Amino acid sequence: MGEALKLPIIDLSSPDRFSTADSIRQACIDYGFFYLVNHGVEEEILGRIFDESRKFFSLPLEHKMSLVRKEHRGYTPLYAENLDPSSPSKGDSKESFYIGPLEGTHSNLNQWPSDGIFILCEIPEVLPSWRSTMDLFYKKVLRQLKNALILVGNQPTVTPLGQRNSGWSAKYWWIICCIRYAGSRLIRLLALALKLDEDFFEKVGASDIPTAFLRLIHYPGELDSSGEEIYGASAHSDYGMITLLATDGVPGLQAWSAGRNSKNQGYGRTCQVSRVIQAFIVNIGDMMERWTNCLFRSTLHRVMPTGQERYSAAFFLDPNNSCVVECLESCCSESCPPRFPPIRSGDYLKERFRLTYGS
Ligand SMILES: O=C(O)CCC(=O)C(=O)O
Ligand SMILES: [Fe+2]
Repeated sequence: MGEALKLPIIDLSSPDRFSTADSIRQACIDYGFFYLVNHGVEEEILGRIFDESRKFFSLPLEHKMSLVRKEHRGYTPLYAENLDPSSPSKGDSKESFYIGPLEGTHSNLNQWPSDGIFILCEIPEVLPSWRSTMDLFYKKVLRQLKNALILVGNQPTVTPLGQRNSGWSAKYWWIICCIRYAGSRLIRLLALALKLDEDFFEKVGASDIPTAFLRLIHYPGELDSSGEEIYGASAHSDYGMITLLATDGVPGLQAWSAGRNSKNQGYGRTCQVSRVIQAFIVNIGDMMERWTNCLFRSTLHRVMPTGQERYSAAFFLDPNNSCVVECLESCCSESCPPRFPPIRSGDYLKERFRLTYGS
């Protein structure tokens, strides 16, 4: 599977923000990837997310298809997505479930098993401890949520959890808050890393109501590939600002270690990105690369099938749809003019989704 990338480890709890920001800057310049530790999302919570994910993906296909992706939320079956639109492959060998923002006006676009699958099957048989776990978790969420939002320091329109009766959504809502909290702190450090005011990305509207998507992914172990070259996730760079990724530890993720700014697969070599326990794998997305005029790398990566089943959860922190992403003054000069024109984040994302899904 190739040599392992020795990525820097960033400690989000370090009191020395400036030295942390410097380490982030170097990691984003050198790799576009780093590990994030002490992020405040307990291993146990992530374990539960993977448990729920396993249960969900093991449901019969027709049940999962009752929640098929609409408005980029819900279930995407095997081979429905091709992250490398230039590849002739029949699609990526993974299935996934997207959860969109749970706050703001579009939160009602989300799909939940309680809306679809509950109607189709006897859920107590499929998920026996569902209700009791949800009940317990739900109460914890309500308590912790308040703290998390106060800590994040902004006041989004919170979807009234009291009106939700699905523990599944509450569970994901909680992890989204935790990760969002880690993400918000990280975005402030990224601003410092770029020698900007700490609240720069908030001021330009990037993180008002970020277009944050949580994506649960399942890579099946056995594939019927009939000799075809099949990827778990074909070579791609992420679209947004940053991605926080948790995996179950099964290998497969590879990133290109290449000369600067290379998005060419034939250039450089692929290295393994291993899991570090209790760390998120963080990577820079294309819009951050545009902001920084390629100073920060949005590195190509992919997931190779290993014959082993694999689960991951990727949290994509993208700028608000109306945020205009344009080259930072500090990242261009007469001799190094902006490489990309300004673009509205929403337009950029729409185009990337169109190329990936054909819709
Ligand atoms: O599953 C993984 O390890 C990576 C997934 C990924 O790169 C993506 O969904 O953008
Ligand atoms: Fe990715």
